[in-house]
Amino acid sequence: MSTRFRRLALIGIGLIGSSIALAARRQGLVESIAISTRRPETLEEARELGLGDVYTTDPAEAVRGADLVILCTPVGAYEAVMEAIAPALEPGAILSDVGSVKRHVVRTVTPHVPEGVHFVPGHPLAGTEHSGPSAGFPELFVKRWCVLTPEPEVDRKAVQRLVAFWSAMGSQVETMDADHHDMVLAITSHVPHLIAYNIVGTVADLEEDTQSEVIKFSASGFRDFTRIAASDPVMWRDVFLTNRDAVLEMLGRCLEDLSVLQRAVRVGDGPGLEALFTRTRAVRRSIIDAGQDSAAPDFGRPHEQAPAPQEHYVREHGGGDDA
Ligand SMILES: NC(=O)c1ccc[n+]([C@@H]2O[C@H](COP(=O)([O-])OP(=O)(O)OC[C@H]3O[C@@H](n4cnc5c(N)ncnc54)[C@H](O)[C@@H]3O)[C@@H](O)[C@H]2O)c1
Ligand SMILES: O=C(O)C(=O)C[C@]1(C(=O)O)C=C[C@@H](O)C=C1
Repeated sequence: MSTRFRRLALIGIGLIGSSIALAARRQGLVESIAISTRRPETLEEARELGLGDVYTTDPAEAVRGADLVILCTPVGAYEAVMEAIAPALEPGAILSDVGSVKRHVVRTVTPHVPEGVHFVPGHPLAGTEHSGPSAGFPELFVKRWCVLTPEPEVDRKAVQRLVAFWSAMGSQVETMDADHHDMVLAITSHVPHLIAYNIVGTVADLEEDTQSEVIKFSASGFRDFTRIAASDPVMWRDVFLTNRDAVLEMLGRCLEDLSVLQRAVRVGDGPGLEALFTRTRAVRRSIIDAGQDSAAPDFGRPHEQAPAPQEHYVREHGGGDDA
């Protein structure tokens, strides 16, 4: 099985698309990269950064001749993108994506997938609060999970090729059902973002209402929330519009638990508060021990902060031309 692709087409070239371009190139996983994005200015930025070989605002042109196509736009753009590219997809090509929600993606994309094209949805659990082509860096996926959610009938060889592709970029890959993905990510990623957007919004309103200087004197706990709340507004709008049920279910659980905490504070339940905080500290420690904390709060300057290039991943996971 070859892990090298002849032509990779990236539709959308922001943080995730540009990181894939840089990582795939560095690991020798692709012969050429075609990049398509909607706005000519973004395309020009990608060209200046040297992210690809072919640049076009026409997504159909980008996917022509591509044996791997990855949608890297906000999820809300998928329908329009699929309408544009479906007639130009090559038989035998693998079509994938990086969207943060998966059931909606399966529902939206599948009806457009031509016979003979293998659709393997994906989601790298790696990111930062930055966006655009210059935000990417090749180490983004190293030691991070990448979840694939192929439907049961999808060709296993195509799934394996995509597993090899992400592994070669440093990811640990797991396949799971799209609904399960959405439920897990609702609580580990989507609701935390909603809470961050909420707390930062509340503080901003408070400052406006009271003319006080709460933001100026904000301690580092609040600053950590502002990093998350600086994440791309369009991307996150689409996440909440397309994973509504799972987010509402998990948010309900959080609100119940928050009421319990509210009561503990009101009645001065010291042991109760201490017991919870002891448990949550242990969670943080177990995440760090498992090596899943590479996106530290200051990941904003990736080239200074990120780990060194991981050439050994190619050797370990089988990158390069082994056709
Ligand atoms: N940012 C993260 O932390 C993160 C992590 C994992 C997955 N994701 C997912 O990856 C995808 C991209 O996120 P990102 O962070 O790279 O966003 P980004 O804003 O950095 O980049 C999005 C790109 O898509 C382009 N685009 C938008 N609409 C388009 C359209 N209609 N046609 C063509 N191009 C279009 C934009 O111009 C931009 O180049 C999203 O679906 C998101 O859910 C994001
Ligand atoms: O580190 C961050 O900035 C992120 O928010 C990354 C993060 C996450 O919630 O962990 C955000 C959205 C994705 O779909 C995957 C990863």
